[in-house]
Amino acid sequence: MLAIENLRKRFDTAAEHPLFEGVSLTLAPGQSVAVMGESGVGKSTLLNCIAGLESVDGGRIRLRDQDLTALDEDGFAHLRRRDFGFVFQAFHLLPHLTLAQNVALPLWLLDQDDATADRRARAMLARVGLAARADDWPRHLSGGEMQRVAIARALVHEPALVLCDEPTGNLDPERATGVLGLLFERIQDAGAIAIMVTHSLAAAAHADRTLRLTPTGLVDATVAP
Ligand SMILES: Nc1ncnc2c1ncn2[C@@H]1O[C@H](COP(=O)(O)OP(=O)(O)OP(=O)(O)O)[C@@H](O)[C@H]1O
Repeated sequence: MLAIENLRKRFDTAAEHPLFEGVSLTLAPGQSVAVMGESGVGKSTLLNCIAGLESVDGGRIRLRDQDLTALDEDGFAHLRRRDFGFVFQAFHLLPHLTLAQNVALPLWLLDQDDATADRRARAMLARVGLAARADDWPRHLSGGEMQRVAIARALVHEPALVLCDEPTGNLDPERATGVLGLLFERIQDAGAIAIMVTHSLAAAAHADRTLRLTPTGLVDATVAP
């Protein structure tokens, strides 16, 4: 369970208003939400706050009954490696590593032995339809294929929470639909919680619910199918 209660973020302490406040959200394993909202309202910042990459100025975030807002930097770094998966607009594959090595990265960071990490990475690549390309290099892939590798890397360590920031922002609509379908299928198989920030109504429709971030909190904005 992820429980966000009354989260508040202010960048400039001299600013009259915080960027956002009153942000609350509860998600059970297997549930997903899309977060939409005006440009600059703080959607990416909210993801960064949940991931412990930005400090918060009030409120609480609990994941599996652990209070994330009480963790120190090292504690959060460890938890992030173990329990979080990230999918960004830019795929962030490492060019000097093969696809299997890119996907194995989170497992290496969790000190899994090389043979196990390689086996799990290849199995995950198979689940995104890229088994035959495991020893290929990122530069040989299309954008859609790169994002499928990034999805495999985000999920290979079976994270409890997957945070996605405009995951198909760099893809054409047809590729985006395929990649999002795959992303949400794999998230569902894993029983993970997913939060996806997007400007795209078509992308948002893949999540269970759509919420809109406003300066005073998240409001329901569910898109009709
Ligand atoms: N480190 C920072 N220091 C100060 N201000 C920041 C910082 N990071 C972001 N901001 C400001 O906070 C606001 C929210 O930024 P954020 O990127 O979270 O918005 P967003 O809703 O994701 O926007 P978009 O939809 O355009 O990507 C912006 O005005 C931005 O300039």
